[in-house]
Amino acid sequence: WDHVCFGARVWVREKEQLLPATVNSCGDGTLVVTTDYGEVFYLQQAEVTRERVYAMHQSSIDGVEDMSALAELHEAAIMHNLYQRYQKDNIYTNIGSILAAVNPYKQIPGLYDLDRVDLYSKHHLGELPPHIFAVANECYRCIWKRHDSQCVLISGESGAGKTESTKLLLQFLSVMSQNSIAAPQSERTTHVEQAIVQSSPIMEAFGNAKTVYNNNSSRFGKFIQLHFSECGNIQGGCVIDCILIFIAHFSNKAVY
Ligand SMILES: Nc1ncnc2c1ncn2[C@@H]1O[C@H](COP(=O)(O)OP(=O)(O)OP(=O)(O)O)[C@@H](O)[C@H]1O
Repeated sequence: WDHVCFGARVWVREKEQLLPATVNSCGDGTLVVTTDYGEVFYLQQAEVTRERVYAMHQSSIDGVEDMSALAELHEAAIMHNLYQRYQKDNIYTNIGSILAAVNPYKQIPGLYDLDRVDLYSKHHLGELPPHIFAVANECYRCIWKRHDSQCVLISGESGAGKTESTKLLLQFLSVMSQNSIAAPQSERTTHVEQAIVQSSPIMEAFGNAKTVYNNNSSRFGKFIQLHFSECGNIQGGCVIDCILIFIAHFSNKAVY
């Protein structure tokens, strides 16, 4: 009881789930808490154990850019952190060297502008807020830093934004490729980069379908390979389709 006071941010355990909540009042032997999802709980003093209600750590209250810095490592803290950031249009969050992206289902002004490409190309991973361009830049730089091929694995459920993320990676790498060419801007050709970026809508025309999860759902996975020259420009690439995603219709439900 002593660990909760008016206005405190707390975790409330309800049916094996932890819910982020705020203490509304704690007088007269009754604790009133409202969860972030609008539920109100009236708890008698005897019920308020440290197991049922406990104070939220400052890192969960403020939110963190890298979830490896979260003091509370449970699913609710992770979801809460992602949600808090998502509400502020910060759709990207690091988990160490992994990037979590929450699909905003809207255009966030300026998020993928050319000046963002430029900014992220000039900074190391971790120096700027989490972003798909930071991953793309790290990948590009590591080809030379580690003298080895690099790979980005994008995974997530249908509609999570994998295809869009892939296109953003290609867009970034295409700009880096162009900038690496020593020739003056007017003499540079963009054939390979353009072909790779423009191959996406063609692949989508063949292999996408509308499903209950996504209006533009890819029906096969893609393995995209890019070949870079020693000086950093894309010389070629290929797209290999893999994992056919099977969809069968039973009445009006889609089953995967
Ligand atoms: N970063 C983003 N910004 C804005 N909108 C996005 C972003 N990522 C995804 N979307 C939106 O979400 C839709 C679904 O995303 P996408 O097709 O990339 O999902 P997916 O994970 O590839 O799904 P599937 O596995 O079904 O192919 C896109 O058509 C786009 O409207």
